[in-house]
Amino acid sequence: MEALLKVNDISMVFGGLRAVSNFSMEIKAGELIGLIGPNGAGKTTAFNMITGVYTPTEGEIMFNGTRTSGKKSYQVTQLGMARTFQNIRLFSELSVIDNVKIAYNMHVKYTLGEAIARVGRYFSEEDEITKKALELLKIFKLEDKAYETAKNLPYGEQRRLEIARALATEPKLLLLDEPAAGMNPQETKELMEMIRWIRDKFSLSILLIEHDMGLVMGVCERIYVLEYGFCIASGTPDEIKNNKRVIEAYLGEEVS
Ligand SMILES: Nc1ncnc2c1ncn2[C@@H]1O[C@H](COP(=O)(O)OP(=O)(O)OP(=O)(O)O)[C@@H](O)[C@H]1O
Repeated sequence: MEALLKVNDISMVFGGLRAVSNFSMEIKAGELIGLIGPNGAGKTTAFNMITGVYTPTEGEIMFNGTRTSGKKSYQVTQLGMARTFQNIRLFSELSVIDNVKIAYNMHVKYTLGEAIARVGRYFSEEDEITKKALELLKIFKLEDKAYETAKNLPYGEQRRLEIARALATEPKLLLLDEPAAGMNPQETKELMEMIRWIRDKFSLSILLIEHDMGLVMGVCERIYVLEYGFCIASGTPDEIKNNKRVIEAYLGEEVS
């Protein structure tokens, strides 16, 4: 099967610093993949290249048969990629449901004229979007908070809302940057189950950066390991857990 995402030998140089060096990866449809490594290893920079925030200094990225390196992030989103951020980026002054509806609006078919006149199709599209947004919020156990202001949600719920919003763009590939950061063990456990479930329910591929090794080893089918911008290993969780270089560079005694 042709890979959904093909990252070919990408590098990112900031001034004199090579944040990522000759990184390659492949993600097939439906795969759940992890990207791990010590702080500053280049994981977020790799995400930023894949999602069009940065154009790689070298190399090429193919997504669903289209070359995406060089495209802007909104164009990459339109092609079916969505992400969350290490530092949550919600529209904090808007309601929970409006955060999700904004993402659905990318697909709306009414014209500006109709929207201004507030007639016919505009209303039916609005009803449909509200219904879909509430369904999504229900999955993330946020339906009771739909009309609260996003910034007033507890941290773990804001993280879940960010994932819900990303899903509203109807992506084929979802990238999660440290989704469990700041969550307690119970929230992390629930998140793990949710990640698996949404992959199956929405027929997605998922790439996640995470420092919580229990989560990474528990949900990912394959894992790539970065150190100082270089990919030092890739393989199944068992292969990664037992890889000497990875243990020395990152895992220590934690999972060995
Ligand atoms: N825009 C930038 N300009 C200059 N240097 C940058 C920029 N973004 C990242 N870097 C540097 O690139 C290197 C890789 O950073 P990156 O944030 O990708 O690492 P990371 O693996 O995501 O780390 P963490 O786990 O701490 O989030 C670091 O040395 C960082 O300081």
